[in-house]
Amino acid sequence: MISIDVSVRSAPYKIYLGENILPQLAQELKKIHPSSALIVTNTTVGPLYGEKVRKICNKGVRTEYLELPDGEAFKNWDSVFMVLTKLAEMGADRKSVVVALGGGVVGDLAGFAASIYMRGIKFIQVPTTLLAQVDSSVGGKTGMNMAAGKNMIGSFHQPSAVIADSSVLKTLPAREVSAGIGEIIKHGMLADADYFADLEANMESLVALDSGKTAEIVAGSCKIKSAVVAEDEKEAGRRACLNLGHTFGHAIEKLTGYGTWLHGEAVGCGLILAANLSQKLGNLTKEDVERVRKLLERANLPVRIEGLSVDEAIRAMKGDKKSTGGVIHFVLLNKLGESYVSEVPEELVREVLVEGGYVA
Ligand SMILES: NC(=O)c1ccc[n+]([C@@H]2O[C@H](COP(=O)([O-])OP(=O)(O)OC[C@H]3O[C@@H](n4cnc5c(N)ncnc54)[C@H](O)[C@@H]3O)[C@@H](O)[C@H]2O)c1
Ligand SMILES: O=C(O)C(=O)C[C@@H](O)[C@H](O)[C@H](O)COP(=O)(O)O
Ligand SMILES: [Zn+2]
Repeated sequence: MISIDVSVRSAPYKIYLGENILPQLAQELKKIHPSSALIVTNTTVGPLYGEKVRKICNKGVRTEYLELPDGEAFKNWDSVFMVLTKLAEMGADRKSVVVALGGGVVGDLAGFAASIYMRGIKFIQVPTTLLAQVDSSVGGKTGMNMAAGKNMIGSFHQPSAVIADSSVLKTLPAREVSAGIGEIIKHGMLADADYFADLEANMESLVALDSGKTAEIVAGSCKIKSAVVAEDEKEAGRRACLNLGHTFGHAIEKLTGYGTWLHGEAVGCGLILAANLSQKLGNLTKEDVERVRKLLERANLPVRIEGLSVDEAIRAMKGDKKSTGGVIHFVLLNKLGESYVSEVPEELVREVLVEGGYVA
C-alpha cells in the first residue's frame, strides 16, 4: 500500500492506494473514533462490496447501510435527502461518519449530504471506479445536478481519508474504465507533459487495467490533482484548470440527458474541443492536437458528437460555474502540460463546435 498526502489547509488527509486494502478503513475509523457510521452506496456496488465494507466498519462502530438508485440521473436532491433522512433516522450526531462506497456519483452525493447534515460531519471516500480513484474522491468537491446544469448545487467538504482499493476495479465494465481514462488524460494535458507521454507509451496496459502500470498511473493522477487542490482548495484560481474539457463536457451531459453520455466520455470529447480551441488561438500545434485525439481513441473514448445544436451548447456553457456576466471562461492549453483560463471570442467557439459535429 502507498499513501499520498493531500495537504489542504482546512484538514490534510491521505489517499491510500493498493490491492486489497479495504481493511485500512478500520484504521481510519479508529483515528476518527465516530459515534456511528453510515455506509452510502448504490444498488450495483452494494451487492458487490457492501457486506465486506459493512463487516469492516461494524467491528469498531455501530454501522448502518443505505443503497441509492444507480446512475447520473439520480444525482439529485431526492438522493441527497434519502441520505439525510437515513442519518436522522439512525440518530446520527455530529461525531458520526459517512462512508461513501461507489463511483463519483455516490461520492459526490454522500459527501454533499455529509457536508450539510448538522452543518457538517466527517466522511470517508471508498472509490470503486477508476474515475473516482483518480479524480472525484480527491479534493472535496461534492454536489448534485439540476436540470439547469451539472453540479449546480454543492459544497467544498474534504474527506477524512480516501481508500482506493485497486482490486474492486476487476468488476468495472470496460466502458467505465474508458470514462476514467478521460480524466487521466485530462491530468496529463493540464499539468504534466511527461505523464501524458507515459500514457502514450502505456495506453493499452491501462485499458486492460494491467496491475503494475495501472497502479503507477493512478498514483500519478492522484499526485497531480492533490498538488493543484493543495495550492487552491476552493477554486479561487489555479484549481479551475482541473475543469479542462468540462465546459464542453458538462454541456454534452446536460443536452443529451444525464447518464446518456458518461461523465468521462463527455470530458474526453470536451478535451479534443478544448485542444482544437487552443490550436485556433495559436497555442497548441496541429501535431499536439493529433496526439490528444489518438490517445483518446486508443482509450476507446468518443472524439466527436453529431447533431447537437451550437446555440443550445453556447447557452448551456453560459450557465457553467466559470462564467461571469454571461461570459464563458474556458480552460485552454499553452502547450501539452500547461493550462490557463481565459475568455474566448464566441465566433471561435462556434467554429470549433461546428468542426466537432455540432449543427449551426
Ligand atoms: N467531485 C469531483 O471532483 C468529481 C470529479 C470527477 C467526476 N465527478 C463526478 O463523478 C461522476 C462520475 O463518476 P463515475 O464515473 O465513477 O460514475 P458512477 O458513479 O455513475 O459509476 C459508474 C458506474 O459503475 C458502477 N460501479 C461503480 N463501481 C463499480 C465496480 N467496482 N464494479 C462494477 N460496477 C461499479 C456504478 O454503479 C455505475 O453504474 C459524475 O457525476 C461527475 O460529475 C466528480
Ligand atoms: O476537482 C475539480 O476541481 C474538478 O474540476 C474535477 C472535475 O473532474 C469534476 O468533474 C468536477 O466535479 C467538476 O467541477 P465543477 O465545479 O465544474 O462542477
Ligand atoms: Zn470531471
